[in-house]
Amino acid sequence: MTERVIKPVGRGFLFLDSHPAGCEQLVRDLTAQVEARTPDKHPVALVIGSSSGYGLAATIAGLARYGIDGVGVSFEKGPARRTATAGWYRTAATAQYAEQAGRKFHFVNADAFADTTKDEVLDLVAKEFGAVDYLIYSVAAPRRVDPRTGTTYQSALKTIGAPYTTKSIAFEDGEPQLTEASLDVATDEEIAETVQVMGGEDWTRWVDALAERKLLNDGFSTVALTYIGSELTGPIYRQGSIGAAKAHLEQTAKELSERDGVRAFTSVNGAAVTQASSAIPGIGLYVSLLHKVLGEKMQTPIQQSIALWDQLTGEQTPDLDEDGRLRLDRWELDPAVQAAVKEQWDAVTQDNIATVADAAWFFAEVRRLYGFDVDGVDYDAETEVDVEWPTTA
Ligand SMILES: NC(=O)c1ccc[n+]([C@@H]2O[C@H](COP(=O)([O-])OP(=O)(O)OC[C@H]3O[C@@H](n4cnc5c(N)ncnc54)[C@H](O)[C@@H]3O)[C@@H](O)[C@H]2O)c1
Repeated sequence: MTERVIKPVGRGFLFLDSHPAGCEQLVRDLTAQVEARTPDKHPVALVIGSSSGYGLAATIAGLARYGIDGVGVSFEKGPARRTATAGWYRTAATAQYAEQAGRKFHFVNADAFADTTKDEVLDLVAKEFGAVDYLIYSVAAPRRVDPRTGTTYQSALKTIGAPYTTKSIAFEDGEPQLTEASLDVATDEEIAETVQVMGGEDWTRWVDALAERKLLNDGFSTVALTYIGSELTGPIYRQGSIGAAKAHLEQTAKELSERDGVRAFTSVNGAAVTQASSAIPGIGLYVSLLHKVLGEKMQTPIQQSIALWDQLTGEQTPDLDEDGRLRLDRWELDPAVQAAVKEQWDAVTQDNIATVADAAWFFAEVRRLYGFDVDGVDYDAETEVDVEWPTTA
């Protein structure tokens, strides 16, 4: 047991330590935002990427609204010389919530891309639940080792066709700085590797593994998260190497849907501040402007995840576009919202960035990813950092 006072130390948007009490409070705040339904039965769900961002929100919304049982998979580091990762602490808090709510939800800390992880998780599913109703795939990873070939693929954040320079946001002593970030053109090899990491191959392998072991319940549905975004971020995201991976993921949904007994979608979610998105040049500035334009109308990951579950369970009619994708991002791509964001994007300078963009909100959101800046937490108090990974008896 080690109690310490934890302060945010790090560079850029990366912090070396996370705050356990802050992470726990954040999970409590998320659960409090979900209004419960009374389902006839408790669906069984697998959530891949359950410790953070959209996967965490989907896990909490599923638990709190529909009383799901199941398994969450993520890849986090436990406490050592530094604290554990924030996702480790958030998982511990989510497990505590699930237990208090009377749900049977297990958490596995392992590489989702590995066949050994799939075996372990599916053994658990077979033993505990017999089969699954839902698979939510919300992984964001910089690399993937294909266990069948041993090849390591690296994902690239590069453009396709021509280089691109974007406005971007950074912070110096907490003060926003308007910067520029230049993105190089991805080679064909780099595009192919990005597709290997963030495209649909591993999602397919999860569905294959479940089907081979006859672990799919009737009406099985699976969703993988995708992003479209604004024309302001288009050259970096949707038309870039990561966009090629998203196109592959969306194609994979179509292929999976053709199988008997599988309903597969991608869900287009809106921009959110997460560990994955804050690493993408330009996205921080874009999100800061979006929040300035939308304020409280910006749909949070938990609000979108409630909508996702309502649409998956049939409580609401699925909001599908002409490509069969679930659209949870309509608020973001509303033409009036985009026009307002573009106007501010063009107008932002070093002198006005603090007022034209919601820079202070964005800075605090990044800190909250690590459990800092959370209301109701005493940051001068010692907090227990040796939190164990949750095990379910
Ligand atoms: N953040 C956004 O603005 C945004 C918008 C739309 C869609 N999305 C999509 O949502 C999905 C999740 O992204 P996020 O922003 O929530 O990311 P995130 O960084 O908050 O979460 C990523 C999750 O993946 C897990 N993970 C990473 N590598 C893993 C591995 N090898 N094995 C098991 N788990 C692993 C992490 O532990 C974490 O739980 C992605 O597909 C992303 O493109 C994000």
